[in-house]
Amino acid sequence: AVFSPPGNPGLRLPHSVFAAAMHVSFTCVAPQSVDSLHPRWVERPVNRGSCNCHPPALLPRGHLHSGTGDVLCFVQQDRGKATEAELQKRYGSDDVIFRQCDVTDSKQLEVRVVSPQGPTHVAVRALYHAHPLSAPFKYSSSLRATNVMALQGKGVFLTGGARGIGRGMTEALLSKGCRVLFCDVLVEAGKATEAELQKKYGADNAIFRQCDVTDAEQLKETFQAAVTQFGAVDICVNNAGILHEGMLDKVIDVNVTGLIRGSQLALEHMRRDRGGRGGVIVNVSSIGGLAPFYYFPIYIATKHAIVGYTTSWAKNPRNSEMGVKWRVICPHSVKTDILNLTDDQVVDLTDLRKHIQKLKEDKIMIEASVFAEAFIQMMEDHDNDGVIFDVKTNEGRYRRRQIVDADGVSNPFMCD
Ligand SMILES: NC(=O)C1=CN([C@@H]2O[C@H](COP(=O)(O)OP(=O)(O)OC[C@H]3O[C@@H](n4cnc5c(N)ncnc54)[C@H](O)[C@@H]3O)[C@@H](O)[C@H]2O)C=CC1
Ligand SMILES: CCCCC/C=C\C=C\C(=O)C/C=C\C/C=C\CCCC(=O)O
Repeated sequence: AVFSPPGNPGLRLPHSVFAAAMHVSFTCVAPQSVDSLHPRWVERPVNRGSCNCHPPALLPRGHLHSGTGDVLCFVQQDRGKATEAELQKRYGSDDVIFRQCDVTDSKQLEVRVVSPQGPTHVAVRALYHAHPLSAPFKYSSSLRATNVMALQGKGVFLTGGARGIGRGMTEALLSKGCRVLFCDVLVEAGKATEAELQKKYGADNAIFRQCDVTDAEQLKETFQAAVTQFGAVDICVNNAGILHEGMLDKVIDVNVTGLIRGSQLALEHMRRDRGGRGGVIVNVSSIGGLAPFYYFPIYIATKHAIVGYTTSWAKNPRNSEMGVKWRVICPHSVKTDILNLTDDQVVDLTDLRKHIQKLKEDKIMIEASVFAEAFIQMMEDHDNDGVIFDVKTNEGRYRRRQIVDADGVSNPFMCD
């Protein structure tokens, strides 16, 4: 069965209740005027053989997955080839393929837009008109059964979002259509971030609240503010963290107690068996939650605690009944203000500075925005229980590495 959207009689979209049973997903997207006028979208129209057909040029780089067999088609040979070369460098030559093809010619479309793996791998029916404004609907479908979490419209509560990794994740979530309430102790930075993000994503979607995660009452009120604002919190990101070896209690209060309280609030709110609508709880640990580093033992202890706490919840056999997924993220080194360390904050600052310098020179240290791309990939891929995400940023490539635990641990680690 097909239907044509109003105002676009030439476009025939599938309209079938059997789509899910056939493992076929259909998407129709109506880009907003600002997005569709984006110069890069005009330059690089790409129809993909996956279920997501947002303008890819507007998506974070990490959005295109490796191994998903995307076929791009475009009428202009030179542009298509350039795009293919760029994407193949990033995702591998088997994963992204360009074919010159005029989508107004149905024969060309059938024959050319088929990957070397055959039509069971990729099937594309794509519509593209030369000017984006003349094509308010774009549509593609895929035979691949994927389990993608749609982030559009999700309500998010995130701590420590005024700057750094938290800000990066906030912006990435907003760019996917989430509505985010982020909190922080830094009021000026929080307000400045809020103003910038509201301009881009709308005043109702990016909201800052001053909140110290070590204050249980404040945290509860702020979480509740997100529930009130968005109707529900679907994603809770406990990201706030500090590194200071001279402040034992504070580091534990922020990194462990604050994070656990945030997780508890989210779990109680999300649990389907108690009237909630489910969700995902993401806790930010560190590579220092998986291995020892002598520069900051207290900090490392707190990050191990986060991994222990989150993976223990992830083991709960009742998670599916509760409808709650648990994720723990373990970044390696990301360029943020946490690096601005003083002598009393670490065990051996001189040595650590050399180490940081080396990580920068070797390009192992990554930007928060790059980290956020991998985070989005993890959030969208709902099939990743028990998977380690290996973020090879030097190659600009994100890939699944190995199954952590055969009995279904729900904790992909994201490591650089
Ligand atoms: N940058 C890196 O290389 C790595 C960072 N991490 C973790 O990532 C998370 C984010 O850190 P970055 O963005 O790098 O540092 P950052 O210092 O730029 O950001 C941390 C944010 O948390 C906020 N915060 C601190 N205490 C708070 C409290 N009591 N209540 C509310 N907000 C509070 C800070 O004001 C700041 O905005 C932290 O948990 C950190 O441990 C983990 C591994 C590596
Ligand atoms: C060298 C460390 C750079 C970053 C220091 C500041 C904050 C780090 C916060 C983290 O959570 C990271 C924790 C541990 C990583 C420490 C060292 C990594 C070096 C590993 C290596 O080079 O093999």
